[in-house]
Amino acid sequence: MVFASEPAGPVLRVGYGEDAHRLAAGHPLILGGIPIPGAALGTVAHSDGDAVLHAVADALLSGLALGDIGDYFPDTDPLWAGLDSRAILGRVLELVRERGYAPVNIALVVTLDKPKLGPLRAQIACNVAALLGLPESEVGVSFKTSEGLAPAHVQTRATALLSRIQG
Ligand SMILES: Nc1ccn([C@@H]2O[C@H](COP(=O)(O)O)[C@@H](O)[C@H]2O)c(=O)n1
Ligand SMILES: C[C@@]1(CO)OP(=O)(O)OP(=O)(O)OC[C@H]1O
Repeated sequence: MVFASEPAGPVLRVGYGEDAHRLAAGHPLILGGIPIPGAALGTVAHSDGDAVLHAVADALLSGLALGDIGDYFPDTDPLWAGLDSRAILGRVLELVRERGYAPVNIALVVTLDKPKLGPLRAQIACNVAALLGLPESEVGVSFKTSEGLAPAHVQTRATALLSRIQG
């Protein structure tokens, strides 16, 4: 069948992002925009070190081959020191929408030895979903320990499905 105008790109695109930060005492631990209570160690980072939001932002960018957050918020620029990572995700979402796409669902894995994050799963999922304009049911969050191999380290991985905005 021949269409009058060809679609601008694939209807669905998948993206993948990762982030890792060293953990140290005296730093806050913020994941998915939620300050984690009772964390003895927090992220050492140029920004607020929210490894969940960094991985989600990179997953969205990679789905559209738009580089990574370091291209937009270089860690060499003092302007971004202490940056609230919700602002990073907000800008990335704008870039995605400007190109005619929107996130459909996110799958996240956080590897962290302590503290246990299970009790915060719904809060983290709900907050990430809200930042992306998605229902909570579209953000899946898994937690893993490193089995003691990396006690001063947080690692996050995220996949994102993007869909072309209709109309
Ligand atoms: N920071 C974490 C890490 C893991 N969990 C939960 O513990 C369970 C076992 O994890 P393993 O890595 O030992 O397989 C699993 O159900 C995780 O959800 C957690 O709550 N917080
Ligand atoms: C967010 C930025 C910029 O403040 O710095 P960090 O907080 O160090 O985070 P990282 O995921 O290592 O790299 C992205 C940087 O652009």
